[in-house]
Amino acid sequence: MKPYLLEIKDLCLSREGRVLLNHVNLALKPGEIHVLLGLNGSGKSTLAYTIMGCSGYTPDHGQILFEGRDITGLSLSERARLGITLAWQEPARFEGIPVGKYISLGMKEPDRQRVIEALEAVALPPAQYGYRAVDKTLSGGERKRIELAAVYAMRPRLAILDEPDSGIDALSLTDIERLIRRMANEGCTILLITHRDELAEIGDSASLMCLGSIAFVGDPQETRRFYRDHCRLHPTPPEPLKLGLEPKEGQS
Ligand SMILES: Nc1ncnc2c1ncn2[C@@H]1O[C@H](COP(=O)(O)OP(=O)(O)OP(=O)(O)O)[C@@H](O)[C@H]1O
Repeated sequence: MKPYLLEIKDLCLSREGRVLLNHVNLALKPGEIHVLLGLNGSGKSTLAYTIMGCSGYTPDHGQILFEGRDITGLSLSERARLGITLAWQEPARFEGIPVGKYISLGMKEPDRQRVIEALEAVALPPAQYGYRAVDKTLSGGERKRIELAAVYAMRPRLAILDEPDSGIDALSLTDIERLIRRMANEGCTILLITHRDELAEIGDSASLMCLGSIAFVGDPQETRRFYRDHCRLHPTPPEPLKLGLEPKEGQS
């Protein structure tokens, strides 16, 4: 049996008197794509920041193991050096620098060919985008793709992708799926965070987060079914607007 790359053991975290992570357990094998589903506010990003070691996300209890080593006390940069990376929910920062340069920032050695491959992997023509500035003229979807290209170029051992699908249209989702599979085939382990249950199908395994706890772990289809059956995906629509068009009494 393969040892786990990442093991989260009984992780608890509270902020301002609120329990955000409640005895979370999760284990990912090397090269596995694990999809973490959950509604808005269920604690998915909090878990991502805690695994990454972001400031202010020190757990109150529990352990994070990476290749069997306890990394709970390591800083964000120490974890990054081990090959853990987080693609932020907010797209590319570092305003103003060329896209190609932004993508090469996280690479151990600058590699122009890898930058080109990364842009192609997210379906952004390198000749068109490589020298464009990372700034407000890029659309939200383009910025998101650039963030993913940067993660791909980095060749992390563990990539935490927090809502890579947000701001991406359904057609482009296929590009994202292809990229995630490609990363896994190249040996990267992926924790894919999303609230879109159709994305669960990319995973080798999946889990459902609910109110800071892992409520279900299983194969992607089972987890997806559980999510649909137990989480309210479509809140009750508001009362239809009264436009004065209702038939008056006596009219049919
Ligand atoms: N620093 C904080 N202090 C207090 N509450 C917080 C803090 N950070 C997050 N929360 C709360 O914790 C809960 C979980 O937030 P989190 O961002 O982890 O959810 P999420 O599942 O990633 O949601 P989304 O899908 O909307 O991104 C939310 O109710 C949020 O308001």
